[in-house]
Amino acid sequence: MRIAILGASGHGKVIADAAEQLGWQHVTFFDDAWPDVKKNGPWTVNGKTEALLARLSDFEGVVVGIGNNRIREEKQRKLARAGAKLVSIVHPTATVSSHASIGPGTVVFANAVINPCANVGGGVILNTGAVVEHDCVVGNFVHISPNAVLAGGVKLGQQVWVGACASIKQLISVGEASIVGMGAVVTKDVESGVTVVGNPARILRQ
Ligand SMILES: CC(=O)SCCNC(=O)CCNC(=O)[C@H](O)C(C)(C)COP(=O)(O)OP(=O)(O)OC[C@H]1O[C@@H](n2cnc3c(N)ncnc32)[C@H](O)[C@@H]1OP(=O)(O)O
Repeated sequence: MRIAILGASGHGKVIADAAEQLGWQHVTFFDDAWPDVKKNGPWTVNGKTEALLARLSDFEGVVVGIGNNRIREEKQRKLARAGAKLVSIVHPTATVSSHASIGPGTVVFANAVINPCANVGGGVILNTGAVVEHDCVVGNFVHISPNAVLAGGVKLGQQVWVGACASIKQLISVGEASIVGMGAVVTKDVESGVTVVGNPARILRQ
């Protein structure tokens, strides 16, 4: 089983490591910085996006390993249009309820939890130890950073970035492309396109 990861980043390394633990035998990276970047840790980088597009039939699985939500969406949509077999990667120590759903291209790292009736979109990063409680709705191309917690019924619009160790109170909504800073405690709804930080979370910038 061969998997291609687009994005020779630190984030890509964590996807590669999880993929190997799941039994993917051959991990190949692609990155637009090739040929300047030819290695990503122990893995080889074989070309740019266009090289991957030309070789899609070589891979039983493809994932975008780019942390930036907007660029990850752009690349995943391009690959999907070209017929890539987008897969999700769920680390063996993560817990995903059989009553939850996750979309294509989503990655769920070690010790993360997705509880029942949560609906997680495609191209999402659920980073190490993050918790998505029951009945949450997580939009496409969101990044939930390590150890962040969404309490029950939280709704995140697409491309939201939740920083490490942030907590969001139950039933709160965070609008599209907003950023919740690391360590923030979100107690009220957050509109789209803003950055909030602190405890309780306040707007840092529009
Ligand atoms: C595996 C991984 O690594 S996954 C990645 C995990 N990374 C994260 O979770 C990081 C999330 N990012 C953050 O929290 C960032 O600090 C952001 C996005 C909130 C703000 O970043 P920037 O826009 O670059 O803000 P900047 O660093 O210029 O700080 C502006 C002010 O806000 C303060 N500030 C920044 N972040 C925070 C925060 N999380 N909580 C409280 N205050 C903060 C700064 O101290 C600074 O205050 P000052 O003006 O009084 O000096």
